[in-house]
Amino acid sequence: MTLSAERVSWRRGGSLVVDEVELTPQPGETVGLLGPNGSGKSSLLRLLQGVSRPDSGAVTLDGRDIASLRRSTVARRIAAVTQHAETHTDITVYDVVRLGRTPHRGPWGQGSPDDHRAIREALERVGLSDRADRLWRSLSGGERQRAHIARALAQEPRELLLDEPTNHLDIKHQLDLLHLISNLDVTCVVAIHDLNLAAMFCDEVVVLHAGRAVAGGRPADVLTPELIREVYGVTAEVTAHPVSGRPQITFTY
Ligand SMILES: Nc1ncnc2c1ncn2[C@@H]1O[C@H](COP(=O)(O)OP(=O)(O)OP(=O)(O)O)[C@@H](O)[C@H]1O
Repeated sequence: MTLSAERVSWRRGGSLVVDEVELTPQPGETVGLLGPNGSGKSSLLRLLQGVSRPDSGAVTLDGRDIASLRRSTVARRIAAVTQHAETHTDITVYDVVRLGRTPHRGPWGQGSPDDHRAIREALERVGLSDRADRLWRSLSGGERQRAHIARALAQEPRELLLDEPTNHLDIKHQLDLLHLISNLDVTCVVAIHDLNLAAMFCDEVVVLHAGRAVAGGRPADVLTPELIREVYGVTAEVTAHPVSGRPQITFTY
């Protein structure tokens, strides 16, 4: 079992921004959260992370309402990389990634022998091992993004929530990152704008439109020209990739 949204609705500033959304990933699966600007992707991720509560419906972790679980239990299970994750202080990259170990620390804040290994592995996975001792503020935008992802990986979560993680990344790092997360034995929900990347790497996609989940399923079944026109208002052609068979989308304007 894993993390699920069960008919969750949430009002923000008087508007219904998440409207009876159902999201039930299989354990270990990567689910892409798609939809235009303002369609509710980040809001749904906040509910899944348990930092905000839905007005109706429930987010469950292994079948139990996340609202009834201890904050520390949730923190050990779910890691999140949000869109505007910032780190202002003058600390090293290693220390930023070490923050991911906080939920695993003992009652007096002592680290475990696993901490160093988890931090090193996380840095290695995002290709930042050689930046470990650099000051955070000396990193480029893409390197900071990867350091935030390393922090989430160092947490060794079973559920990973990512809000547009490929922002700021060059094409190789976009591909590397999505390949990495889709191969982790972790349930991932990733908000992403690039439909082609979603089609390449996600097991399932859910499309949000004005707060509602209007489609969900395998990318090949969901990402049709009709759906793309209806949701994004653009004309697209969808073909199958000659090798992978996954959908490839081209746009006309
Ligand atoms: N703090 C807030 N107070 C009121 N309304 C908000 C707040 N944050 C977001 N909203 C509104 O909620 C709706 C959904 O926003 P959300 O950020 O979840 O969309 P999104 O799909 O992640 O968008 P984007 O692709 O632009 O990042 C939008 O209409 C937005 O204006």
